Amino acid sequence: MPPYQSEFPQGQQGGFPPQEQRNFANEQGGDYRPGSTGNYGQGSGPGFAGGFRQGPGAGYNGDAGQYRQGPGFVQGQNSTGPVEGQWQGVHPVPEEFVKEQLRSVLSDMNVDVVKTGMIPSVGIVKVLCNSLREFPVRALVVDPVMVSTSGDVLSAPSTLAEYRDELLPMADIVTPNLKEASALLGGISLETVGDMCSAAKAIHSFGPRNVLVKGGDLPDSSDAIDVLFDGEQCHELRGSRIITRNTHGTGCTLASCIAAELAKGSSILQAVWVAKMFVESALNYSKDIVIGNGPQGPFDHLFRLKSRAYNAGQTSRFNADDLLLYAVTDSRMNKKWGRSITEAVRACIEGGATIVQLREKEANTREFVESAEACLQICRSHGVPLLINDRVDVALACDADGVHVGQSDMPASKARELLGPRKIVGVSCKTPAQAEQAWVDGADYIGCGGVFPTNTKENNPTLGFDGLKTVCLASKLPVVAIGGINAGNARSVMEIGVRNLKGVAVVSALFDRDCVGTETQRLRSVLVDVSVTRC
Ligand SMILES: Cc1ncc(COP(=O)(O)OP(=O)(O)O)c(N)n1
Ligand SMILES: Cc1nc(C(=O)O)sc1CCOP(=O)(O)O
Ligand SMILES: [Mg+2]
Repeated sequence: MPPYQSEFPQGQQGGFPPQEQRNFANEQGGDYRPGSTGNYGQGSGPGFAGGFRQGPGAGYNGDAGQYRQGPGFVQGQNSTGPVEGQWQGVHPVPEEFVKEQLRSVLSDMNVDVVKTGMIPSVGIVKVLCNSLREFPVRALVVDPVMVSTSGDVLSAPSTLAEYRDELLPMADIVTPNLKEASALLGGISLETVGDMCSAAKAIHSFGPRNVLVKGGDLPDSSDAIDVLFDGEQCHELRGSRIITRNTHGTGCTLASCIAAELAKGSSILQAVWVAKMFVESALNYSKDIVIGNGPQGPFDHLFRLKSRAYNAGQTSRFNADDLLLYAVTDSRMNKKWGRSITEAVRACIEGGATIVQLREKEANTREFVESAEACLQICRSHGVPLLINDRVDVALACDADGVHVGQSDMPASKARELLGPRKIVGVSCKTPAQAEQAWVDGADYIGCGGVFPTNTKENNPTLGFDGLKTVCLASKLPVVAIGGINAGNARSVMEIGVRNLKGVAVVSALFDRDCVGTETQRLRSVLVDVSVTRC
């Protein structure tokens, strides 16, 4: 028998603590509707159907018209509803026990990220906050499960106040849906993206670092629009609206996925994008399945294991090792040597370039799109990513693999917003602060230079090895060095001794030469040699 089991009075094993045996209908004013659907699932994990599970969350007993709350619980649930309610029973866990559970986990190993689901009692909010003060984590994701998709208010006002005053100030991100955002703000109506933005800002004033207002229920919207406010900027995140009844657990899944991405080291914006796309893909994959008899069906989280199409999509995402030999084209140089852009791209790929950027400063938009499309075919046939310099519109038009933007180009956060999480975004950075911002903005890598003086880019400051190293050490993202690099000095660059320096980006040493293929091969053999010695 676990040591803490014996600490609780008999009456509390399997029952509700006395203060929680009240009917919340009174406390919740007209919001709580006894006997109504109660068909919304919350918990620490994504979708589920049937069976019993244990975890932080809550249950609603539709038959009794009572809302049961407890710190963690075991709940009985199946797919039926709305008449029966999706929970058939709830077995709450006492506060002391939750405290012990938290201590058990948090004191054992360094937990990076905690995500909360429904926490329906004031006592448990307090227990959680105290535990997180005692054992701080890197990020706290708060999914403020308090209003079901059917509109049922699942939390008492006192819990709501505790949430707002105690838990939200500790959160790195809070993820309310429209109804939860409204409840947190005293019941205001939210009907437009502008309203969502205002709500995100108002909730931000309670103390969380980031607020994601989910617009799944936004009326008259053909897109699935969420709004992320990071304290400075409101990001509008648009995805496709998937028409399906299988939406049970989408909110929990989204928050859990954000938590997982943060634990992997992603920035908030990047984590939210990846989570949003994950949920969209899962909904799309399982939109037609029919499971259970309830008004909402479960959706399938395992689509990536099951579907070749989704697997293929995933492998085309960014791989930092692709930065090893980064070829950046230059139209003037190609013109000088009498070659087309497609010939230049083919030659550098055949010589061993691992990623290509089209840096076409002179082409008009139509020429740029057409040549990008032609180059993309070559790159795709060799499995080499193709990025577009400066022009997010061109990248979108030709479905390139991503963009590279500088400090005076479109902000990386905007580029990410427009391109979505599956595309690559690179940012030029010359300072640690710029590197930090690139990470916050959801970039995949940074380009840092000029390492050496260069004639290719006018008025480009030279950072030298020290400047490069300083930026690399400050960067949470992988780095590619640029500026005056060639086969003769690439080894010295790669050997500055920082792990996240992944390669070199080169223009003139490849393209201001007679034979692009030969020059690329020469550089490649140096880089491969350095990589072997670095291992
Ligand atoms: C890999 C890589 N790093 C840096 C740059 C420079 O970008 P930017 O500062 O925007 O200057 P332009 O290239 O647009 O002149 C780059 N292109 N690639
Ligand atoms: C495009 C560019 N960006 C730089 C930066 O420092 O951000 S240096 C540069 C030009 C690099 O060309 P080359 O390899 O011919 O020196
Ligand atoms: Mg630029």
